[in-house]
Order: sequence, then structure tokens, then C-alpha cells
Amino acid sequence: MKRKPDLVESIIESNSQKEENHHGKRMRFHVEIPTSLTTTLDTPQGNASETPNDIDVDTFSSLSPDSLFDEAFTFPSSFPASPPLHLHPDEKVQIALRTAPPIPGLFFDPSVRLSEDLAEELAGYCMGRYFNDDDGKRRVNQVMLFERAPVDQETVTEDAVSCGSGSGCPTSTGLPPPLLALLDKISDLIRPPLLSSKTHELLFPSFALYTGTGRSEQVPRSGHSATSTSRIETHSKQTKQARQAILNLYAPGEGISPHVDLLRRFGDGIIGVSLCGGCVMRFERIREERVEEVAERASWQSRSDSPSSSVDSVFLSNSNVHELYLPPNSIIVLSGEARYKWTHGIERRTGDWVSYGDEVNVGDGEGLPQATPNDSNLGVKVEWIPRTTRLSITFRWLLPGADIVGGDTSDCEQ
Ligand SMILES: O=C(O)CCC(=O)C(=O)O
Ligand SMILES: [Fe+2]
Repeated sequence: MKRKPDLVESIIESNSQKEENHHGKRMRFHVEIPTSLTTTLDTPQGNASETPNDIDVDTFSSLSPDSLFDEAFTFPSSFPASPPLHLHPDEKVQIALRTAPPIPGLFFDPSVRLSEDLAEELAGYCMGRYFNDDDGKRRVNQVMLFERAPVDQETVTEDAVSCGSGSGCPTSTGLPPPLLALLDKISDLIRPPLLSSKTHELLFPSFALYTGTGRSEQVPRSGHSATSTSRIETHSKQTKQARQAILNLYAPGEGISPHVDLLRRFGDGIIGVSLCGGCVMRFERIREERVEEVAERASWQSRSDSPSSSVDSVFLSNSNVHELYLPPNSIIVLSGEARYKWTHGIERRTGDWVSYGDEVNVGDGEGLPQATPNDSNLGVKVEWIPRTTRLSITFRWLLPGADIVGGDTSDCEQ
């Protein structure tokens, strides 16, 4: 498929030793950065309009903490589609919930789903545009798209507003229309009272229109209602926000290490969408006394040689663990404590044990619910859900400066 002219595409091929994964296979990684900047960001180390060829490849390498895959991107030839046969009938398995575990700041409602049509359309778009080459072969497993927000711009034109959407930033550019439409849809689906107004506002900040009459009104998420003579102003806080969308493609057996999303790169309020297949996401509370340490670690490790910014188990509280099944087309939101004090990750498995029907009510309420597959005496019904290819789309706010690679010393080990 042809690329849009206003987007620069970079297929960054690894060529250094550390970008070779465990299996000696090469990973390729794909970044799209909008070039249609409204402002040029001059920094001592370069400017934001440099082409991806100029960008420090390590920052985006598939083994950097921004990219938490540390497995080969090869499709295993034979993954079982059924539960592991070696499982003894008495062996305990971890059972994932189907409804949100009690983690403050985690929003998940299994009944909130994108329509099949929209999900199919989106997945088709992403696969065709970003993941498959002209022969239909998969060439990458992760793509990052960056929105570009104008900087130091207090006043915006109506034209700019008319480009706005639930992306929450009327003048930003860069995310492709299907992803902006997806944000609009999500904003609608998780509208208060389902999601708290505070979190909804965090994810989809509204902005005020000050018309000539001095009346302020909410801008509809798509389009605008101001007259052509109106003067439109936005608050600088809002005009400076831009999102990153990260697209992750998982084959069965692949996962993502437990991690906290980079603190110096991304703000609060993370939206995750599961497409095609589902999977279980595991959450672990970081020990209270280690939260600061993990925060520092996650911030400073962004240029580390370590395969990922996964959080070492020593930082985790063993008793506060939850697994949640994310079905296809579902939406999850992490904010506050869920974003900062809990790790999230996806175990490398070929399938997941998931509670069947009603809530599982086993265990002591502290640890992960466990049961044997046929634990009928506990009233637990579990099912083994084989993994299929899963495509996730994660939206995060870029913190100021996070769109400039190499422009912030906290991202450099120099
Ligand atoms: O695939 C997912 O749903 C999670 C992705 C993720 O956690 C990340 O990219 O930081
Ligand atoms: Fe993450």
C-alpha cells in the first residue's frame, strides 16, 4: 500500500550486535513521524524535522525499553491450540478474571467492545499499511506513530479546529485518520458515567472556545460550531499535548515483559485496544518502598542495553497480582495508580486459563486466583483460550520534549 506523503516512514533495520535477539534473528522496527510540522523544534542536538535516518536508531530499536519485545519475531511452527497436555489434574493454574480487578485507576468493562466491523476495518488498515509488505509477509511487529502538537502557539485557526477529533488536541497532526476515528469512538464508548469524568477528561481533554460574545462552549469532538468570525483560543496546556500510538503485533507464544510505561516519555492516561485476538494481561503491584526506585529505573533505562525495561521481581509485591483477560475488540484504560504503581505485562504463552462465566472466587483475595482445571468443588469453571495473533493499539500522551529524540539528556547515556 502507498504511504501518505505527509508522513515519513522509517524502517530501521538493526545492524548492531545488541539488536540481535536471543535467537540471532533480526528484528525490524517501524516508526512514523509526521513531517508537516507547524513549528520547528530547535534543540542543541538537532531538530525535530530531521528525518528518521538521522534519529538515533538505538532509541527506537526493537530491544530498547520503548519496545518491550525481547523475543524472536518468528512464527512458531507448532503451537498447541489446546491446554498443555502435561498439566496434572491437580496442578494449579493461574486463572484470569474477565472483569476488572480491584486496581485503582484501571478501567475495564468486558461489555464495552468495538463493533466487529470497525475492529476488522482497523486491523485490516494497520496490517496493510504497517505490518505487511507488498507480498503480504509480516516485516515488523511494532510500529510507533507520533502526533505532533504545536508548541508555543496560543491561538489556532478555525481550520485547525476543524481537523480536531477526540484525539483531544485540535491542532496536532500525525495520527492517521482511522486512529483518530478510533479515539473518537473510544471517547464515546467509555463516556461518563461509565468512566469517571476526571479520567475521561484526562484522556480526551475538552477545550474551550471563546467566541466574540465572550461565551465559552465545548467544542464537539468532531468538527466545531464556531462562526467563521469567531476568535478561537485554546489553553496552552491543551495545544501542547500530543499522543503516541504504539501498535504491537503478537504471534501466539509472544508477550511483553512486565513494565511500567516510560515515565519521562509518557504522561498519565493510557488507552489500550485489543484487536484480532485476546490475551491475558498480568498486573503486579510494585512494592510501596520500591515505587520511587522503579520510577527512576524506568526513566533512566531508556537507552539501556538491557533487552527491556521489565521490572525485576524483587520490586514486586508477590501478593498483589491480578490477571485480566482482554477479549478481542475490548478497551482498557490505565491511569493514576494503575499506570504508575503497577506493572503490566503479557506472559509468553500459547493460551490462557480464563474464568468461565461468573467471577472466579478462589484464593485468599490477595494472590492470584488459582484452581485446577477441573476444580468443580470450588465452583470454578475455567476455560483454556488459545492465543491467536493479536494486534494491540496503545495511545499515550507524549510528555513535553518526548517527541525529540536525543534532545533530552535523560534519554541519553552520554
Ligand atoms: O499489547 C498490549 O496491550 C500492551 C502494550 C504495552 O504495554 C506497551 O506497548 O507498553
Ligand atoms: Fe505498556
